[in-house]
Amino acid sequence: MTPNDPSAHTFQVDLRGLVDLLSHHLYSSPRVYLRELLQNAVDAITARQALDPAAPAAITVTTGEVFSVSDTGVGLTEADVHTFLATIGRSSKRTAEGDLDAGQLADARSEFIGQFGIGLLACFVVADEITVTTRSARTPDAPVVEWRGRSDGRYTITTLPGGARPEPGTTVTLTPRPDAEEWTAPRRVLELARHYGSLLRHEVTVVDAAGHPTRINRTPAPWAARHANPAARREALTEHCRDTFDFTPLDTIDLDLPLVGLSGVAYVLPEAVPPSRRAGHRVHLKGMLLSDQADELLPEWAFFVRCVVDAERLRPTASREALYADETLAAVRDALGLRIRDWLTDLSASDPGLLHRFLSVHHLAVKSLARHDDQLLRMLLPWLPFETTDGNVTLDEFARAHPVVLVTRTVEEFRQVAPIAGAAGLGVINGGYTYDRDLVHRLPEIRTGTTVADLDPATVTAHLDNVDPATELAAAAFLATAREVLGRFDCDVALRTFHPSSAPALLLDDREARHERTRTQLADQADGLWADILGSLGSSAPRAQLVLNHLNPLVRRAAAIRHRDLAVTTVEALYGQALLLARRPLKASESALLNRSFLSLLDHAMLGHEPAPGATGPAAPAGETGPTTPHQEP
Ligand SMILES: Nc1ncnc2c1ncn2[C@@H]1O[C@H](COP(=O)(O)OP(=O)(O)OP(=O)(O)O)[C@@H](O)[C@H]1O
Repeated sequence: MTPNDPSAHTFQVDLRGLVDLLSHHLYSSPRVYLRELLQNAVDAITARQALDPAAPAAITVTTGEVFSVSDTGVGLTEADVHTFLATIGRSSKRTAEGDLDAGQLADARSEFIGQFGIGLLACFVVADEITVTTRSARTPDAPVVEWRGRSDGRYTITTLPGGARPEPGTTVTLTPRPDAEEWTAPRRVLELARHYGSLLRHEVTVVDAAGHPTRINRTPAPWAARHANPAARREALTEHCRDTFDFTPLDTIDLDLPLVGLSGVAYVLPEAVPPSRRAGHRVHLKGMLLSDQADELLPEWAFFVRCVVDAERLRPTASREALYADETLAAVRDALGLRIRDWLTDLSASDPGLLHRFLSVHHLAVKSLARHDDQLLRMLLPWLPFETTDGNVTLDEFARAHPVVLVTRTVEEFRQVAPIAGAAGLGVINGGYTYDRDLVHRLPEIRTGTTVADLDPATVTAHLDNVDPATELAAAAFLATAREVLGRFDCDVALRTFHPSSAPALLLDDREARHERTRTQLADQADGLWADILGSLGSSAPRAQLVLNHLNPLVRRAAAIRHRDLAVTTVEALYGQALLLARRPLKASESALLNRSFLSLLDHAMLGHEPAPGATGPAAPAGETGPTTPHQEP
């Protein structure tokens, strides 16, 4: 196609359609109009300062009767207005325009925030008419130009006498549509200006309807400001975190990536948060807020910090509400992750007290990270808290007391055997929580001389001593009743001695065995296809075992019971208590058993305390009525 080709035509753009597209599909809210205006003002000042570093740099947002944004920036000539304001998609920030030499231009361009040439259209989301009054700093005697653009695509240009605007710069005035007035209301404007512009490097002032000015930004950024001493800096950043995120940080991590001109801080959350919670980092580009929900800035594992960063060279998406997911962003994410990880590893040497506090809140995040990071594992594993037979202690403390570290596979296993293992002097760690067993098994890598083994039933049963034949014989009747009662629950009964003597019984049972029994029961009840499928899944159903402790005084007395009802109740109560200690979910039949045994025990306890016929007062004290357990053999 040649320029003279008679069939050549130029695209026509329906501006209303385009604005509709922006407001409904590109921008999340009409509020972005203010961001675009502030951004243009900042860029204009940047361009002017590239010409004259001493040029004034102020942005004033006026609210009330008239809404306008004024800057002391580079301004536009009439030709610029035609080229840049009236041509959608054209931007002075991408093309080599103006009086700057190549070097200056390159410097200035990398400084600009805008690049797409569509930002001004955001104003049409709230207003039908935009007026731009501008005077160029490049051509000192250039006339003042007034451009009026309408959302239907028409515009006019008028030149005004120099007195209409004595100094270079630009003022953009909007008349909001009645349905969009809320967006230019003074309070809303102040709030939005603070939201977007708190880190802008040039002075931004919002003037209210009464003419009262409010400065909305502070320079330099809080993390770059000078302070009398480190404590004063810490206090100022704590205040910044409270203002920004509404929490008092455990600590502050400085972030600095000169390659992309990024600086900022990561504030460590004082409370645990679920890893799934969106991080909500605040990312500024050249001072302008891009997003306060940028969770892609840090690796997922770093969910225990909230960041505020300002970057020079990260790419925004066209909506300017998110970061463009490119290789630079991936590299930035890795580098920031590394920085946070270094903070963690340094902490063990620089501030163990803080590390302790941090780990007591965020150990889950660190455990998840340490599994894939050998160096971190090495540094932090000894510090991580675990549930053990010595209480909640760090692995290092625990391994010092127990050269052989035993670890359970489930929480339930731990609950069942911990008291017995503890009394026998064995060191057991609860490996049932997420990541714990994996991590404990890696302890020998960093602590030579420590052995880690899974706790197997044989280790526990080795500490359960047989009773002598005479004791076994004397208890035979009671044991027979117990086996009969608990057989219904697929549970065997054994009499042994073990420590602590305060524990009457131990229930040896594991989850897999229980599932296997449930499966067998279902297979028994099912017929046809289900019976075959369930039958083919397993072999025999392993039984649980209630081990009664003959060192326990209560069990000794129970073994001598002859009265059948009381023996049944006692067995049910001992089994019920062992079940509760195991803290596993109860089946309906087990809850019924607990209920039954409790009521029967009450009943037995009250026997002999019945009020005399006709008496209304409380039963007489036990001492006055003789023995309280009439069914028990002497
Ligand atoms: N306050 C201003 N002072 C001087 N020039 C301005 C001002 N506002 C807009 N312009 C000119 O108008 C052009 C178009 O502005 P617009 O906001 O539409 O796009 P942009 O800022 O270049 O890019 P983006 O779409 O990324 O914001 C700018 O490139 C600039 O040349």
